[in-house]
Amino acid sequence: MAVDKHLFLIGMQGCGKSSLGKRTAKETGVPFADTDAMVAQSAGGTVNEFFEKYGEETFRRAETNALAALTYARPMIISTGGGTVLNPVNRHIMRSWGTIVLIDRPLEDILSDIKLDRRPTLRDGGLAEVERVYHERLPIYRDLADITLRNDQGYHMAVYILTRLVRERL
Ligand SMILES: Nc1ncnc2c1ncn2[C@@H]1O[C@H](COP(=O)(O)OP(=O)(O)O)[C@@H](O)[C@H]1O
Ligand SMILES: O=C(O)C1=C[C@@H](OP(=O)(O)O)[C@@H](O)[C@H](O)C1
Ligand SMILES: [Mg+2]
Repeated sequence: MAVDKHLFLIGMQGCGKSSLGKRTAKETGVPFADTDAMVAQSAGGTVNEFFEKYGEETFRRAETNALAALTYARPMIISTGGGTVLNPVNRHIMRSWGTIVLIDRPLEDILSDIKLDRRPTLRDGGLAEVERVYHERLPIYRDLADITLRNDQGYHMAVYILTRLVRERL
């Protein structure tokens, strides 16, 4: 089925949106964008540096701008940030412009390998904060998703499932 829309990857930090999206794009030849990378590049640094320099409010505005800019692009795989779903404008953009895929990775798996130093919103609270945010956001992710990809059988299986999905949808 050819659908002239994007595939948006949503889910908790560390669930694999960026790594799975990028790898699947390579496998399928479908273009790829990561809203975090777009925001970071716009300021010539990393997401961490962006937070330190401009703060979360500015980051959230830039995140929405990045998402809005992508509505003009040809169909692609778009990895969002874990907090993108919190803004109703972002939810509206994603609903209007594509299929929303929740990367549903078990909390224990996320806790086992998440790199907190690269995640400014979680760094100070440690793994307890990861757990709190996970439970707070899971209902939002579930409610928004058109499709859920259960990511509990390893990285390569998740790439395989996502690759199939992309070939069906884009
Ligand atoms: N099954 C898996 N799915 C996705 N990522 C995995 C998996 N197992 C281990 N990882 C690792 O976990 C990290 C996920 O981080 P990332 O892709 O940046 O997630 P997100 O963009 O959702 O925050 C990567 O370093 C990846 O190599
Ligand atoms: O969940 C969040 O609030 C955030 C998630 C991050 O993206 P990842 O989910 O790709 O780590 C990034 O957008 C920023 O650090 C804030
Ligand atoms: Mg990411």
